Amino acid sequence: MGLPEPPALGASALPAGTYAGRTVFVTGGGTGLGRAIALEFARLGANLVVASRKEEHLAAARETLAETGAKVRTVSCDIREPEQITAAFDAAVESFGPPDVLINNAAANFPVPAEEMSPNAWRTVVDITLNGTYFCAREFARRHLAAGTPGSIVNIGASYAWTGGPGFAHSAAAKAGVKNMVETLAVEWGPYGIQVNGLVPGLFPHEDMTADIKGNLAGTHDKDPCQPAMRVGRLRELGWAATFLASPYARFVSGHTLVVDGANWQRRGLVNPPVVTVRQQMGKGPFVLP
Ligand SMILES: CCCCC/C=C/C(=O)SCCNC(=O)CCNC(=O)[C@H](O)C(C)(C)COP(=O)(O)OP(=O)(O)OC[C@H]1O[C@@H](n2cnc3c(N)ncnc32)[C@H](O)[C@@H]1OP(=O)(O)O
Ligand SMILES: NC(=O)C1=CN([C@@H]2O[C@H](COP(=O)(O)OP(=O)(O)OC[C@H]3O[C@@H](n4cnc5c(N)ncnc54)[C@H](OP(=O)(O)O)[C@@H]3O)[C@@H](O)[C@H]2O)C=CC1
Repeated sequence: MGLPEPPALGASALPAGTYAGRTVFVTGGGTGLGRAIALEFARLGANLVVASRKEEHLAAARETLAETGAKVRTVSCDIREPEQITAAFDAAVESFGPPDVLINNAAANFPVPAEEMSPNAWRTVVDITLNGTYFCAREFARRHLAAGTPGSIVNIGASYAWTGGPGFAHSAAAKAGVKNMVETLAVEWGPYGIQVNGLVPGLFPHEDMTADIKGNLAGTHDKDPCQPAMRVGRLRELGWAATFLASPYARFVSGHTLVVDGANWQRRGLVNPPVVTVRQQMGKGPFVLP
């Protein structure tokens, strides 16, 4: 049986218009989970700003969000570059005024055995996932602190922040940093009215997933007997969690990371299946020095 299916797409736990007149800035909001999150804010009346590198992804955001009638601004931005983030926030202000909510969703990832990872591969993933997340939070907070206005930040994480992630050493380390940052920034910026939380998706397959990550999930499917929930996540479930965390109804929730994964990361057994090395999982032979 597993955990029941959620209400249909289009339903909402929050009152209609909860975000009317509010602006939500979503990094990586043109694909996958970021787009699903942006969509739920749009349904609740928010103006959306979507920032990422590729025009095709920004176009997808405009197309999806336009269907809700929301006002949308897309901005080309590489979150590794602080000056591009400043310019993206300037563009947001020009269109709608200062963003009230920041969804730090953009990240980078690919599976690779740690011993094979190049220094630049490590740097690239950490730079986008950890440094980029901090740079966006910093830009958002400095503007609010200077103006004396409240705001809400939601950082998207991953459960291997707690457990480690074999095959994903770069991303797991970066996400551990992201989770830790939530706890620090919530305390530093709470006195100024800025709420900082984390949101961790479990398994949420989607059509925009990169081929190598999809390949890693080859054994999963809609009704997944390997998950305690006996199913994977539905994108709207993550969107609803994000809209709650950033809403007036969660103002006293700060410094918290909410895991939306049907308890998958808690799964433990006294006896585990045989170890399959990351190299074996990826069909690679023994490591040899180049
Ligand atoms: C299964 C559970 C997963 C749970 C958590 C899930 C997390 C996510 O899904 S995060 C979102 C995933 N989506 C993306 O990563 C989309 C954005 N990704 C990208 O743009 C690229 O994949 C990027 C991360 C590589 C960044 O692009 P770019 O800045 O253009 O970087 P380069 O192409 O120049 O590569 C830099 C460096 O990394 C090496 N590299 C790239 N891909 C791989 C790979 N598949 N395996 C090993 N190494 C890779 C590349 O070779 C470069 O290193 P050097 O050659 O040493 O210069
Ligand atoms: N899908 C899942 O099951 C899980 C996802 N997550 C997390 O959820 C979030 C979204 O993942 P998902 O939707 O699956 O991934 P996607 O690959 O679909 O999305 C990643 C987004 O980040 C943007 N991005 C990447 N690099 C940069 C950059 N340097 N500057 C600006 N934007 C960038 C991309 O846009 P562009 O290419 O246009 O720059 C893209 O829209 C991530 O934080 C991920 O770690 C965590 C656990 C599981």
